[in-house]
Amino acid sequence: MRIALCQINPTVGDIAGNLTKHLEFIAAARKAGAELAVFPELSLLGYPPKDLLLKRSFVDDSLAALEELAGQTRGLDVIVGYADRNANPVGRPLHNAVALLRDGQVASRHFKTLLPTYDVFDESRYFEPGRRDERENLVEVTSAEGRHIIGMSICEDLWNDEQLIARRLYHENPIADLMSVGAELLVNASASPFVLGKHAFRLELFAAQARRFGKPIVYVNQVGGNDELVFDGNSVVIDGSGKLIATGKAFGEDLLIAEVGIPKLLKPTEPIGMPADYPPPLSAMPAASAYAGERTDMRADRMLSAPDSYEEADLEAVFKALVLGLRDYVHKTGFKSVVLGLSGGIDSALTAALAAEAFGPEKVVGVAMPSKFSSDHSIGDARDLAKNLGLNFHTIPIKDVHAAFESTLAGVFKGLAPDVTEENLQARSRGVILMAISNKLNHLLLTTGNKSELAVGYCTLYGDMCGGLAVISDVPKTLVWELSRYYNRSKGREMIPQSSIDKVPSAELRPNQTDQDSLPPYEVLDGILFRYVEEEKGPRQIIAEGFDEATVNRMIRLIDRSEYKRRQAAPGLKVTSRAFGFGRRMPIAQRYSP
Ligand SMILES: Nc1ncnc2c1ncn2[C@@H]1O[C@H](COP(=O)(O)OP(=O)(O)OC[C@H]2O[C@@H]([n+]3cccc(C(=O)O)c3)[C@H](O)[C@@H]2O)[C@@H](O)[C@H]1O
Ligand SMILES: Nc1ncnc2c1ncn2[C@@H]1O[C@H](COP(=O)(O)OP(=O)(O)OP(=O)(O)O)[C@@H](O)[C@H]1O
Ligand SMILES: NC(=O)CC[C@H](N)C(=O)O
Repeated sequence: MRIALCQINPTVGDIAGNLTKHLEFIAAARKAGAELAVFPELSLLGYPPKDLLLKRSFVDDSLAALEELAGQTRGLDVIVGYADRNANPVGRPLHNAVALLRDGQVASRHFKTLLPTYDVFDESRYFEPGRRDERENLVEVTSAEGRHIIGMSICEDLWNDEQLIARRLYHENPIADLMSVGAELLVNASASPFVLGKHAFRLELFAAQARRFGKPIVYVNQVGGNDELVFDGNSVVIDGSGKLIATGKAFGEDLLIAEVGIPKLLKPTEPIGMPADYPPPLSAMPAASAYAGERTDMRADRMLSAPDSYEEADLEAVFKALVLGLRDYVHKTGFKSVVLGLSGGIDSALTAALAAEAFGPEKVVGVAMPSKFSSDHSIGDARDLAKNLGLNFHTIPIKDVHAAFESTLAGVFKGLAPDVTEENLQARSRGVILMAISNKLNHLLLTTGNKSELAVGYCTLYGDMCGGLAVISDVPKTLVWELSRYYNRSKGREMIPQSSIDKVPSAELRPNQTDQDSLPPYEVLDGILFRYVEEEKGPRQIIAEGFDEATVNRMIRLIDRSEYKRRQAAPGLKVTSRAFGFGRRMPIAQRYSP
């Protein structure tokens, strides 16, 4: 059967634009001779639509778009994602749905069973799980080879394999159920966001599911950035032996046409059945203490490298994810260009490189703002970076502004020794200048803070935290260095000055200051951060792994105490299994000490 996997980049809420995109892909699928076209999860709305789903008109508009699309799809079966109303007055008001469009009609509607409500997912807030009779999620389609029974599933429905996702399983298994009533092919419409190492895990998971039931899987993922999430595409077709037979583009829209061999069931009515021990008895489930970090995006230990070792392919994937997330955030919010402060350090250098790749260097404005503490090499490195990347570059000294602040405050501060207040005034002077440039010239201001410093609060509110998007706020410092080296390697020359990579990290807020005056080496900080935030380990476990006790306790205190800063930070692009932000909701005024 010839299937078109329509890997689109929808914009959340742009129902008209998304409808047009569907029509374009359907036209191309027809031209390629497809017999079935499949779109991602909630494809007419864009994923995740969040509280737009609470607006009656939004759901009405999406249902009208579904009817309109159906009217234009004669001659090709199309599976499309949308939000449907729950006809039952009990439960949440909506279903996360896919529809089969056939002969100008909505031929059938199918609802998601497993609703992810962990990490960045919050589907139980809106949706009622669908389907009690698994036959409702079977559809018959006809290809040149005959008639086939397709099982319809939506993203999380497929993420329930007891061998691979051992921490917390759902009690229901919609895939096993579909197979037990005769599905010959599984279609999975997805919106599965990028996380470092996740695609390898997906391939393992999908292959295991395909092998278990001996049936092919067609997985169609959304692509593109929507706020903090970056969807990587990477749609795939897996045959019934678990072999990968077709794969879509990573980080770009794609129309993947695949010939899928659909093995006929010899005895279509014979149930495949569940394993005897499924679902596992509650006593066999992990103890309550294992709740921490469960199903963040999946088991962190299976998908992540230790923070000190990254494969070249992983670096390439993270780099591309950041470029796509940055480009889509800026364009989908209506900006055309960006501005950022260039300190000569590695964080602003990497952010500038990502921006140059996302928009072209002519759309990027870099501003060096030396203070009385800035070293010559910092200004030189900032200038070299701008030259290598081809950015627009300005130098705006902050000496006078900073001095004006100090003299303005001299009366109130009389008799008090200079401290971090004066240091922060430098960062804030830069923030004011950069926001003025953003206001006047309509460039979106990018913040440059990395995950390590955001974790411990090593950043100034309304200073270097000023900006609309925190591009690398989910990238630990050790990975910032790795990505910078990777970028230079990929370009075959020194784009980011080597001295920015090699220099000792410093905020240059006072003479001879270095980050390590206040923090442990970043390798140590990132090791603790990974275990505490991504793996949800407590201090005792982390210390038992060989980290210094006092350092662990101090870093954990700093991480917890800095929640107030992160709550005010710009949204950042998620690339690890646990980013600060939407997927990690911690109280601010709290006193729990782990
Ligand atoms: N719980 C809470 N809820 C809400 N607000 C709270 C708060 N606790 C403090 N605050 C407020 O926050 C203020 C403290 O925060 P803030 O003004 O940011 O200042 P603060 O965190 O004291 O200082 C900034 C730190 O970041 C370092 N830094 C700055 C700039 C760049 C870099 C770098 O290398 O990238 C590092 C700098 O060396 C210093 O250690 C308090 O004065 C108070 O107004
Ligand atoms: N002299 C400067 N000129 C322009 N921007 C600056 C300057 N100093 C700091 N900034 C801005 O503030 C951000 C925080 O910089 P800072 O040097 O304090 O810490 P950092 O986290 O080590 O960052 P970087 O590695 O980019 O230096 C920088 O990334 C940059 O955007
Ligand atoms: N949209 C979804 O159901 C996403 C959940 C799924 N486990 C994923 O990332 O990929």
